[in-house]
Amino acid sequence: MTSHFLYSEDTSLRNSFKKEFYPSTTLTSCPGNDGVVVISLLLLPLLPLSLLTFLFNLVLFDVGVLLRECTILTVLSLCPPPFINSLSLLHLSLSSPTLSLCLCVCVSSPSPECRDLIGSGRDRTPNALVQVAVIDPREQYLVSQACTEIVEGSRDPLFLTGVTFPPEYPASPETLVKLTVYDVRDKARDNVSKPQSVSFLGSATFSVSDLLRSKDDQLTLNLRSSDGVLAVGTVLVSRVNMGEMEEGDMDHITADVQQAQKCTLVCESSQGTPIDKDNSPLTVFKNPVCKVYKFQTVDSKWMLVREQMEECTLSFSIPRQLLHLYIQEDMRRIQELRDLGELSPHWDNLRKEVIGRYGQVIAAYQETLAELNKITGPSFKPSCSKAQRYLEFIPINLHTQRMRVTCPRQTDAFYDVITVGAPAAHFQGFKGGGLQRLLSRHEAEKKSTAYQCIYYSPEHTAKAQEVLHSVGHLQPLISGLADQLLQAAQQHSMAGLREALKTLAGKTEQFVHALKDELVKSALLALHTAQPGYSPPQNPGHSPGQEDGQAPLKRQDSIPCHKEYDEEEWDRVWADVAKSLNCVIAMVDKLQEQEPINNNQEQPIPKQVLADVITSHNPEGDWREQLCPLVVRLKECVAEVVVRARRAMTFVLLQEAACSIPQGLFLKQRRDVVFSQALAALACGFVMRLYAGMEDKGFLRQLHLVGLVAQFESLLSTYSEEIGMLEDMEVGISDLHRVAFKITQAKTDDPCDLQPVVIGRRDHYTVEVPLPRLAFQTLPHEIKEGKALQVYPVLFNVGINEQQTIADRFGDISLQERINQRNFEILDSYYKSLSDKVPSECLPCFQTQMDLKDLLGTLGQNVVTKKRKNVEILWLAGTICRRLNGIRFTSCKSAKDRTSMSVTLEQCALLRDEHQLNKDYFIRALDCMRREGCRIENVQKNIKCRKYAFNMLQLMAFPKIYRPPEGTYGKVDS
Ligand SMILES: O=P(O)(O)O[C@H]1[C@H](O)[C@@H](O)[C@H](O)[C@H](O)[C@@H]1OP(=O)(O)O
Repeated sequence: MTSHFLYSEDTSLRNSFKKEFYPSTTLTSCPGNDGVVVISLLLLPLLPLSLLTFLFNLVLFDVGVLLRECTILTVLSLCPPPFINSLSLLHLSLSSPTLSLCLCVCVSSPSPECRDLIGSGRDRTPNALVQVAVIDPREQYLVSQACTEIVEGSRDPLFLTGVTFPPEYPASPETLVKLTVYDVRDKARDNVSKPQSVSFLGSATFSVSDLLRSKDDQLTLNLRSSDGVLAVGTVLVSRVNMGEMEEGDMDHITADVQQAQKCTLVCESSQGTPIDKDNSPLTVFKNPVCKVYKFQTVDSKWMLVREQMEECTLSFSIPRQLLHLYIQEDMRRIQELRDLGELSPHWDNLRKEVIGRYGQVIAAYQETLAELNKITGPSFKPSCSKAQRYLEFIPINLHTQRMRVTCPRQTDAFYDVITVGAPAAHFQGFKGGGLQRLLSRHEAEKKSTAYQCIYYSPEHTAKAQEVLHSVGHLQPLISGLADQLLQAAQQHSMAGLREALKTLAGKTEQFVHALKDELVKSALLALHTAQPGYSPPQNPGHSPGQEDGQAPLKRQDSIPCHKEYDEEEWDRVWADVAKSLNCVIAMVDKLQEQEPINNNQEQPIPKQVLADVITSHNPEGDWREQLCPLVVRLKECVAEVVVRARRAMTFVLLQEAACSIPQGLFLKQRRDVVFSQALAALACGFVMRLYAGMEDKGFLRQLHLVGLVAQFESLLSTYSEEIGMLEDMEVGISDLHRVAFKITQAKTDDPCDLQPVVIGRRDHYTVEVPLPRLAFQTLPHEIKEGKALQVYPVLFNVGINEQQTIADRFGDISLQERINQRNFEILDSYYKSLSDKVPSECLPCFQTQMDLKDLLGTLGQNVVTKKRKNVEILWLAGTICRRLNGIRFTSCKSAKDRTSMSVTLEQCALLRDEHQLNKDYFIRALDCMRREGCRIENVQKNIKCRKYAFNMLQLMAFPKIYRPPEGTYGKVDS
């Protein structure tokens, strides 16, 4: 088949169009139907008999559709070339760093001569489409910007789809805009490019400056025939500001032919500030794609709708930071293992092996990081790179999408969603399933195998890490506070002493509390037995002459009790910390008593009498001198405890790692990969949500009092490989509960200083989000003081494709059921704590009246109801999330096809439920968005082809409302 682009009678134009419009589109076949038949038939012999009938029916149906389409194609191609007629309408948006414009252009009713043409006996009405191109004044060539949807079979076509220019497009007053109107006989995108499928109807050109200078912000242009002589209509252009539409502003844009003589220019200016007018963090979001539509409301008014899709630099920056942190953490672990000191040969060998494995992981992560650092260009990972090794930490196809709605006399509304491929380890594959299955299998194996070590549950290892972290964090704090105390003593400041003592006592108490765990005691015993020269007590189970002179530790179901071990030693060391603190407290009390009364205004700390210590001091002496030995003693006791606790906990981790090698480390790596993708998406969503809510006091209050729900919608099927993806995703999303956010004040407003920063370690990360000084100042003081802001991740999954049909009928859907039920409980309990802590006025107002409690009740029923492809679960969860001020995510394997169907459906449902979209426009709006909107651009960005990768077989299995319009899907040319 030929691969022309849109046919034009003007050869030079045609050539430029060929080069510039959809340069990578190859047009080889009609969309996918032949592919469906072949694939389906090839599959037949491979499938179990039980599936044959099912597939056979679908294939037969497919063939039927295919035949019908072929017939239609033939009929259409016999039609005579059409002509321009009464009305076409399109929107166009222009923007540049200095100028941001959005145009709605009406291609008006034709001149009387054209009307004569229309009435000249042609029996076929055209399928009109308008292409918009820009002529660069310097380069003198045409660059395509976009085209409208095709309006079929109408002499008065009304276009709903807009066209846009990216902000970085160098639009200037000299920029020329060319509008070309075509009649299309076959609406499949491929066929639009075939000369025999389209006819040129007319064109008009204007410059941006003409429009800006025009009287009453209006411009009238003639639409000319191909020879440039015959005027076949007029074009009128006018301006309105998006976001400031008054009653009547859009009245002229109606379906009424006689009135539809104007077009609209929507101006928006970007000031170049870090937060733009849409509250979009310009530093993090990149490469916007904008689309504009106008849709009719139930009361025959018009609303302007703008979609904006952007990449997010966090796609790469969060994984890079995480990789650094993973490497640092593992290096620290190696150091701690070395610090264990001398071990028996058995344990020493195991330690060497574990260190070696850690070293391999570190080397692999360093290599990945080095590769990632070389990457420049787009800020997203396309779907086709999902299994690339060096990109495995990067989320797939992460984009933000914002729908902005302007209705007369209403404040603009914004609806945000983040779209991302399911966080999953594609490079490692899904042969054994995903994380959720692999982890539980691994735990079960660990428990049941007779390892030569104690079984430590994940909770134990988490506890060990926590203790390690606490001591590492608290020791320097205690030491610093002790120094502060001495300084206050030196300055003879009782208030300073009291203040420093209060904090010191608090931190020391925390320190002691962190170590008050059986695990530490038992680990000390285990470590004791692993030291060279340890001679085990003789017991009946012991056989002499063991290897290395060591008795192998028998696997035990629980932590051993420490019979032979001198546990009092640990208790003494531990208790010494408390004792020495008491001495310090008692001394400060004593010093206070010696002070004149007016110096003693604060409430004294309850007395802890340790007379022997106190009496040994000279009450008349220097404060610092008296306190110093006690403070030094406290520091020494703390240091002693730290050394022991650190070694004990490191030994727990060594045993755990030694038991798990190599599978445990593979799983750790897999979890790192999946978590990295999930965190990048979450951080992107959080930043977007924060910027959107900066002026919403209720939202900010909710943010610091309770935190935000982050709701992930997933459309994966519970069949074949996608089960593994969902199992990865479940763990990845759930791991996000270990993340908190903090808002900080940026050092400067420089974009580099506004990048979110990740700190922490695997069991807890904090993402710091810097804000420009002025924005930061407006925040509630709790947030400014650095309160940790929590997120509550929830995941709901409903498979919708043909694989889910198989799973529903013949497979197992328990994974999906379990996920939905469990996450419903999380969402429900979030709602409960929100209702307890935050007044309902803090939540946003929506037109849809249904009470949140009722919505949750309905969702609760749906997750336990056995119903196939129950997409209501997704709609309810999405609605609840928006009502809860939450962060919305939509996901499938690559966030390209199914996600696009879902996001566009959600947008149109919002227009219907919240903005009174006329019901006659619902499907048209949906089709427009799917055909010409941001999502088809997303497909183009990913696979360089403007087709959703669905075949008829798949679509037949989709719930109807998730099917894209004809001509937008099919076999994807590779
Ligand atoms: O964006 P997705 O829906 O995950 O894309 C799927 C598509 O649904 C399916 O029909 C097609 O066969 C491919 O598997 C797509 O996944 P890719 O990850 O290959 O884009």
